[in-house]
Amino acid sequence: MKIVNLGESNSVLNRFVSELRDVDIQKDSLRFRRNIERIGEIMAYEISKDFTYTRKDIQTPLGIAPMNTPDDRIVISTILRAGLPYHQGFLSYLDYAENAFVSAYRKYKDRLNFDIHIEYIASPRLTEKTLIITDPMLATGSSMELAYEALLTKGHPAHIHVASIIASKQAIEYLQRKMPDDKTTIWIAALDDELDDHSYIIPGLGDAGDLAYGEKE
Ligand SMILES: O=P(O)(O)OC[C@H]1O[C@H](OP(=O)(O)OP(=O)(O)O)[C@H](O)[C@@H]1O
Ligand SMILES: O=c1cc[nH]c(=O)[nH]1
Ligand SMILES: [Mg+2]
Repeated sequence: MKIVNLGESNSVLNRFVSELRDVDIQKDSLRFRRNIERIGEIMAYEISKDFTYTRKDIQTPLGIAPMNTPDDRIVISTILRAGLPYHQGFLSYLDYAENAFVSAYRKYKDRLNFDIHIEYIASPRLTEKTLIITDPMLATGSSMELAYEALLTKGHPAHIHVASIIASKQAIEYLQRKMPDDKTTIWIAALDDELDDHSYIIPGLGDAGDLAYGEKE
């Protein structure tokens, strides 16, 4: 399974991730959402380099321009809520893609233990398509695993790109065991060492859904 950490090379991407993490800057929820969206745009561009391209002759007003353009039938999917601005960033660049949405939330049994509940899925047929599953945070990796399983009820994609922003080492190891090795690529912008008792990423950024859209009851 290919794992790509785009944060390993210096680019403006790392400034956007730093702003997401910064305890003062992240209080500006408009900027927080826009930074997630901007990272989605950058990541869509990077992932697009892996698509299949063929040459097409494009008619301009003055002649024919040979252009390599992608042929993949792409479905961008996201996991509610924190995935919403990320999804929008991907869709800005991959505007011809189809779209899928899955809900996942942690239902706590007590202070430390929780199950993840999937209650909603809206997706086109996925068979033989290129599926991009977007979610800014991979903490335990369970939301991603369960969202992927739910999406499989809509058909088996030809290739899966898991696109996240901050992942824990534990989540990457977990998904390497749970996702199909020969057709999954995981893209991240930062890799953090550990989780706390509540399965939050340390240092991470806190609760991405709450920072983007406000606290839940
Ligand atoms: O890898 P995991 O341990 O499953 O955690 C990661 C999940 O947590 C966040 O969503 P959350 O459940 O907080 O929902 P929200 O976006 O509605 O806040 C995040 O967007 C992921 O979906
Ligand atoms: O660190 C974490 C873990 C789960 N969800 C988040 O938003 N952040
Ligand atoms: Mg949350």
